[in-house]
Amino acid sequence: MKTVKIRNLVIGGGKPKVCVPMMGDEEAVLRTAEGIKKSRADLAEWRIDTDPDWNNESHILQTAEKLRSVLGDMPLLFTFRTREEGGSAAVSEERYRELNRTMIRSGLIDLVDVEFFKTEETVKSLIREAEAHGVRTVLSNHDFEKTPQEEEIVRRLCAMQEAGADLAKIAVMPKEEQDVIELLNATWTMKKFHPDTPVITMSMGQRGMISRLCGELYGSAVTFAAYEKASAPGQMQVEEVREIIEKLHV
Ligand SMILES: O=C1C[C@@](O)(C(=O)O)C[C@@H](O)[C@@H]1O
Repeated sequence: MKTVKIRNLVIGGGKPKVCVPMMGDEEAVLRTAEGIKKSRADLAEWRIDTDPDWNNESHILQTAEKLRSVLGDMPLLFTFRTREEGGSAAVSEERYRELNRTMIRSGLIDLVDVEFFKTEETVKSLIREAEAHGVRTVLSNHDFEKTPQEEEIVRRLCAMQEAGADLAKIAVMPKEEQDVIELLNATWTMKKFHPDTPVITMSMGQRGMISRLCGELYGSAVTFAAYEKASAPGQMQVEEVREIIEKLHV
């Protein structure tokens, strides 16, 4: 599988890398960042949509600077998760583009999450902007209601690869056990037949928890784990996840 190197971290192949979300206002995210730094996480995700002051650019740039100095060399992923995809804030297409553009240009982040179902213009322009500034793009899609069929999951992930993602991500919700198998099958199909871009997949909720642990076997390059507070249903604590993925290492 092709790999992506960010600072000293190699994503793709081997044990899945552990990403821990930071949520809330500046004080809360900085507190979480201190905890993450001491944990065995590999990278940190800043969920800007959970900051009540997300729409204030000078504020988020200041927070980003502080985060950067706490995290040191740990890669930082910037994510605005919109309400349509299970996030905390609703944002216009234009504002979504502007905020992401500002952060991409800031030199303070390593990766940016771009929701694949935004307009083609938004997706393309943010990928271009990220490429120009040495920021890696995670194209993402979330379904908090259901799990599409394997073929559809594969189709979306391949479309993300073709659009120029550095990492292609999908999170889906299972309604029954079979849905988790569907997601794992899709993940394995990507590993086997479309290995050019590392993928990140998860089946959410309690039923899907297993999918957050077996990435090495089936081909998910990153798993999301909580430092105290989970950002999505089914996330386990970072140290628990770390221990299990070490044990499952082949
Ligand atoms: O996309 C993802 C994955 C996620 O939804 C999860 O299920 O772990 C958690 C989000 O914080 C992150 O942006």
